[in-house]
Amino acid sequence: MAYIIKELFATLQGEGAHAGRAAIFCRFAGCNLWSGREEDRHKAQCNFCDTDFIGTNGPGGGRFAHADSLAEALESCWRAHTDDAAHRYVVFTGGEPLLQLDDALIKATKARGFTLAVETNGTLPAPAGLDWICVSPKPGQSLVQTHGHELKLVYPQPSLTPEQFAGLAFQHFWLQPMDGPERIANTRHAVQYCQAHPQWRLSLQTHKLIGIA
Ligand SMILES: C[S@@+](CC[C@H](N)C(=O)[O-])C[C@H]1O[C@@H](n2cnc3c(N)ncnc32)[C@H](O)[C@@H]1O
Ligand SMILES: Nc1nc2[nH]cc(C(=O)O)c2c(=O)[nH]1
Ligand code: SF4
Ligand SMILES: [Mg+2]
Repeated sequence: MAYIIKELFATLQGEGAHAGRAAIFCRFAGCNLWSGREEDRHKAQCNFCDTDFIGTNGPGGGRFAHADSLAEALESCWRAHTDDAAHRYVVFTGGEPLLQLDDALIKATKARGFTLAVETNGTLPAPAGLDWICVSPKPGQSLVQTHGHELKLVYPQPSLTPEQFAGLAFQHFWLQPMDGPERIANTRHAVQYCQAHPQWRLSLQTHKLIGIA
């Protein structure tokens, strides 16, 4: 199957338990919870998204006809920065990556030595073979992917409380302040919540703090 990729770039993972880790970000186009068009945001199921995931016009973006051609592009993006093949790391994100990420791409990227991570809204089941699953629940959706490595709740969301997720099978529980006009107040409230409920830790979007992608 073909893969529609918005952008593909080298950076550091900015969020969660792997913040600071060198990674290739593979951003799939399209999402099941928002069209991506600003005029639709008010009626979207997820309306606080900070990401442009429409089309294929980002750096390294395009339509890849085969898993191996995409895996090759990921490898060459990694090699443009380092010869270190032992630490190859790719983060599949979007948009919603689980609309497109399939066994063939998992196999092709693993064959090139990558460790595989995914950022998902949890509405679709993750395929087998991923090394790191980050689930970030969204309002009004039944959570399908109820286990993984980290649960990253954008905070606050009136209809989604941390208590709803605290008993699920994840290794790490993060509150990530919602970016937008209320970011500073949201951060203060997230800090207060983490202090009162130490199961939860604060995830900052560190790439935004230092001005990288
Ligand atoms: C753009 S999403 C793509 C992956 C997937 N669709 C998801 O929602 O998890 C990547 C991460 O950014 C988070 N995110 C999106 N908009 C945000 C915002 N305004 N403030 C903080 N985090 C945000 C999401 O919750 C998710 O953890
Ligand atoms: N540096 C960096 N780290 C990230 N972690 C999750 C991101 C995402 O958009 O999925 C993201 C992103 O867009 N950039
Ligand atoms: S589910 Fe993820 S990609 Fe889709 S609109 Fe929400 S934050 Fe953005
Ligand atoms: Mg992002």
